[in-house]
Amino acid sequence: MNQDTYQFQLIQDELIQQLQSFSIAHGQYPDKNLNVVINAIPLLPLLKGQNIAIEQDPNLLPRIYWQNKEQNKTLASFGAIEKLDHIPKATNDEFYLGGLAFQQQGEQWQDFPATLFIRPLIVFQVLQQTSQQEYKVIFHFNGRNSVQASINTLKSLNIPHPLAPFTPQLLTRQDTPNKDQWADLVELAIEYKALLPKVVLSRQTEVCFDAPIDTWDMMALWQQANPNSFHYLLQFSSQRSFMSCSPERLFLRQQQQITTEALAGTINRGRDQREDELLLQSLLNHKKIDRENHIVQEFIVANLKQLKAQVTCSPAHVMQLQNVQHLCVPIKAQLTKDTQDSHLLHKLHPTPAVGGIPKLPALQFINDNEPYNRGWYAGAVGCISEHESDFSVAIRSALVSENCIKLFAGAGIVTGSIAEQEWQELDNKIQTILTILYRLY
Ligand SMILES: C=C(O[C@H]1C=CC=C(C(=O)O)[C@@H]1O)C(=O)O
Ligand SMILES: [Mg+2]
Repeated sequence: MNQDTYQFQLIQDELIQQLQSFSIAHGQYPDKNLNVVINAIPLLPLLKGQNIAIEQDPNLLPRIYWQNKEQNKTLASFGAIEKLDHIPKATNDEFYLGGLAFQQQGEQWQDFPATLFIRPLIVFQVLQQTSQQEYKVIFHFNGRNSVQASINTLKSLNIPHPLAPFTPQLLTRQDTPNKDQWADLVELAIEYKALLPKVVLSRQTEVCFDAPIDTWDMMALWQQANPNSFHYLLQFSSQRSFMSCSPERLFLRQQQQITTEALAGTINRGRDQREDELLLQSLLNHKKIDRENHIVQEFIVANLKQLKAQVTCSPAHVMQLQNVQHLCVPIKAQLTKDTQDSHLLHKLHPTPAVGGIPKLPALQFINDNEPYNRGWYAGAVGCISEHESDFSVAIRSALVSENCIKLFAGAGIVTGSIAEQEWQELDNKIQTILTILYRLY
């Protein structure tokens, strides 16, 4: 037995003992969680380690990885004790992970319905993000799931599996819409500009390879190339996974305090520092980009005010990512006591950073004219607990199944948009992940 296997089995044994003592104190069906502090365990390798185990024990599904933008919350979860088709309100030690599709109408993606939240069975979470040395394991109980079932699932966990470079060879690429269809779509949106001052149009780029894709390896590489973003991966069945490295926050709620942002307006990165600085300045002083962003800011502020929140905006700044930079206006709000996450999600999602304005006609335009189904791309993905909830806008995202990956990118169309430039913007937005998939690094 090698050292890693030995270490992992020690952790497993310790956790089983703790679960057994917990059931002596609280019965076979506890109604509160068990928290255990353990030594560091690498989360993506732990998730990857279950690739084979899920075939034998489907209770290990869903597998979810979640890291917030500040990287002070990182977790891996296995299994579910509840699956909900509505937005939950958490009390006590309840915790939910999940999300909403881009919009409720239209055909749904398999495994990714209009709304899906789960309360996980087992969560491994980094405890002290600064040192990365201590982790905690949370076993969730709701009075209906047994300690024995948690022990069984824990026993079926395999040891963490080392991450590997991305090796599959690219076979095909297909853009939907293609470049000509895109030009027609943008032209149509511009014809409608009196009715639709802004609509975000998007594209699906499917790339297929000669071998199956390991999503955990892919997440590790994408995450590395794209820090300062959310990183998440949700797998509800062994057939497909949805993943994202999104720079955009829908909202963070801490008690009744909200942190959000208007993130829209894009320019590429410069080849050197001087060009980068010039591009950054032009992002801050560009009429069309300001229009794109301002519509989002106005929408968020107006909708928070409808919930009777007190809202303040900070001056715009530039968010720099590996291949693009965005205009960002930070927004804070104080909510009334009775505002719930479901109210926030219904009011804010989808913002005109991914939908448009006015909201419903823009969504209708997208539904009627985009030649593919967005599903969870541009949806809202996050976690809910009593005192804190955090949601990301699921852009810079991908749907992975077997040998193929669907990548998504959108661009806000306003007066002054030019189809050719917006097509280039789509390419820039998927450049980070394409560089990894095409092995150009
Ligand atoms: C819709 C996307 O980006 C949004 C967020 C930032 C900048 C955007 C833009 O400049 O068009 C988009 O509104 C996407 O990446 O798929
Ligand atoms: Mg744009």
